[in-house]
Amino acid sequence: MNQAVSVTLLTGFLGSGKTTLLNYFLAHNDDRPVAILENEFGAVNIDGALLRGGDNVNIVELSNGCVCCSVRGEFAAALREMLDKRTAGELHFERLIVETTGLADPAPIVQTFFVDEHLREALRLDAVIALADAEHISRQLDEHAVAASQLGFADRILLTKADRVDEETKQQALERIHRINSKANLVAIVNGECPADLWLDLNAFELNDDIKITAGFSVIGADASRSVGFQPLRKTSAKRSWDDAIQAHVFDAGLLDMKKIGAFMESCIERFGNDMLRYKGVLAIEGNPQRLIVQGVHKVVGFDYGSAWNKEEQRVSRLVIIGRYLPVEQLRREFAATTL
Ligand SMILES: Nc1nc2c(ncn2[C@@H]2O[C@H](COP(=O)(O)OP(=O)(O)OP(=O)(O)O)[C@@H](O)[C@H]2O)c(=O)[nH]1
Repeated sequence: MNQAVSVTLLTGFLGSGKTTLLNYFLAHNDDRPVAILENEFGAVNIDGALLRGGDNVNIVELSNGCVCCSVRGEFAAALREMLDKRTAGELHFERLIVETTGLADPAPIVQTFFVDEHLREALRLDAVIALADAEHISRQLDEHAVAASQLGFADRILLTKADRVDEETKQQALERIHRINSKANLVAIVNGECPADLWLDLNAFELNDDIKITAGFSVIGADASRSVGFQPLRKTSAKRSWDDAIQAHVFDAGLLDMKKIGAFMESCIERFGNDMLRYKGVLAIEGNPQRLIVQGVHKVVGFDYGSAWNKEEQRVSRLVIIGRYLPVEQLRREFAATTL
């Protein structure tokens, strides 16, 4: 007899650290088989490629739109298919983690788990976890209504990248988050290092009368050693904003020249970084056996070497930029010119 599968919904604005948290979890998850449903805004799924696999890990990808709107029907269908495969013994998982796109409004996604009878019986939504990037959350809240929606919907909020900001910025971010959601506990984490019991199996959707609104709030350091508590401000200054200009752009090419792609990325970020909400690339560099991974949020960018290419594999490069008001055709030409 199958028990209902526990589902955790992972939300948080673009680049807030969802994949990083998942990778930390996967690296430390040794026993229970887990399925991860990845939703990507663009037509291609790069997050799936960035996730560590493993014996007990099943990664299912749902691309080309956001589950909260355009592919909501597909989302329910993907869940049903996963459950059917589980029943048939083709897919083994005891827990499901759904990583939504950074632009997803969690509200309609959550509804999916409650309106569909089959899903309601087979799945048990455990909690909505929102990640907030300490460095960028204030600006994201100024500019994107959905960022507030994600925080507002969360049962627990993980404040990420505190290592990138000073104490004052961190406190301001915490105060603002708390104004939006005074119900969720806050956990400060760095590089995804968060014990699983701080964000899994919270039973947040259990029907009970336990609605705690914290008077001030406390931040649990993931290492449990840095607890602070203080009173929040009373007034809110949240601004109205629209996301319509945001779009995902995919740039494809073959082998790239290291110097040329380096110069392209630098100049692209310098000119358009403010409008590049999130960008990720898996690049093939001439003369290098490993993939070059590039990831960025606005003007903060990181490069890293990923796994090696297989001998039989065709080496191709792909860059996805989610941004607004970008001169896409010009960028396409410039990107193409970085090939050999
Ligand atoms: N310095 C620092 N960097 C971090 C931290 N957490 C994540 N990052 C980096 O931030 C970037 C974005 O992190 P991801 O985990 O890809 O974010 P995401 O929420 O999955 O992004 P999307 O899928 O685009 O929404 C990566 O380059 C991470 O290495 C942190 O706590 N500190």
